Amino acid sequence: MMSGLYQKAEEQFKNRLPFALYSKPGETVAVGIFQKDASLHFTTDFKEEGFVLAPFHGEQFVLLPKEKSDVFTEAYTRIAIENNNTVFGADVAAKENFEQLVQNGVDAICKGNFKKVVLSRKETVSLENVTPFELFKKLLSAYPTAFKYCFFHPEIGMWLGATPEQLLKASGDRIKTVALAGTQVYHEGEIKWEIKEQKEQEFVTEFILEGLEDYAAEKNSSKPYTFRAGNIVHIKTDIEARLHDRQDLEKIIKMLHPTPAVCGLPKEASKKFILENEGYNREYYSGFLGELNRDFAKDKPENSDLFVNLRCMKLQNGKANLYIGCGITKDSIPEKEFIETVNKSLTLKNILG
Ligand SMILES: C=C(O[C@H]1C=CC=C(C(=O)O)[C@@H]1O)C(=O)O
Repeated sequence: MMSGLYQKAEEQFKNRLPFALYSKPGETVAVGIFQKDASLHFTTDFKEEGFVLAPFHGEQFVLLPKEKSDVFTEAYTRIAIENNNTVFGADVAAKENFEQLVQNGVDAICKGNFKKVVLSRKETVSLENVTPFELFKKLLSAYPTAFKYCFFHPEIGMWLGATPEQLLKASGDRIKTVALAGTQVYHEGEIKWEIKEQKEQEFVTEFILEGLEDYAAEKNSSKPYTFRAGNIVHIKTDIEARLHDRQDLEKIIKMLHPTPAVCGLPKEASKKFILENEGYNREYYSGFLGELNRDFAKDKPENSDLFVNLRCMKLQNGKANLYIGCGITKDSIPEKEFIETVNKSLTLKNILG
């Protein structure tokens, strides 16, 4: 049986009209935003209400505007998801290329060009007869603490993901964000972090707190803690503040994006390195997405809930392009970093097949 939400999404897709399906961390409600025309809209001043999808690089932030869309919500029940045990072969050329890229990043850090850079790669996996909606439903059950989504626009393509990183949550003049860094494969028992990883994560927290200095008062941050995202864990600090002026939302988003978890420190130098060296276009991977100025499930204005587009893929011609990256510092070992991208890719590979 197909529910109302998915029936609407199937029709919308058949008619090549834009839509976003999503569900927020910890919730069991899926929201669908169905744009009534096929035009490509962009944010202009961040005062619009709608669903936004921003690329890693560039200022063209795609918007599904509320006033041009129908909104549906639907509760769902999580079901047990079996891990797909397909073994994905290692691609020797991809491994060599990525390790060379990481080595170039380490060399640039040792020259003093920047302190940290997040380098990524794209991996293509064949899709067995599966619809984006079936994949989205699997994401809903597999990743309760992530932001799960399926986004389609005829001029952008079909993107899906389950991201653990909040970019910004804003409710009136209250904002929340996170500092995320460090990666390990999840295991039972105590998870220990090396001093090096703890320090790296502290830099990210400092970057955010400093960036908020001009815009916010009453800044509070939690102690760093271990946060699980599927088969892996990260170090995370929750940060909260009150804005002097709610109108500064755009400035804050642009200060945070792209975050040190997807770009590096300092931001401009690491971004330049990525654009000049990665050798492919990230498009919307490591951009951000989510609700702009409206909580659609609760139908409330002045609420934004934005996430960094991580652990995501673009579906194209029966294939899934997976995007995966990792933070590089002066001590990074290229082969270990490649293995880390393989581990992160399992978030999505586990639901493919
Ligand atoms: C860039 C990614 O992850 C980031 C988020 C958390 C931890 C990361 C790390 O340890 O490298 C990355 O910065 C990705 O999944 O593509």
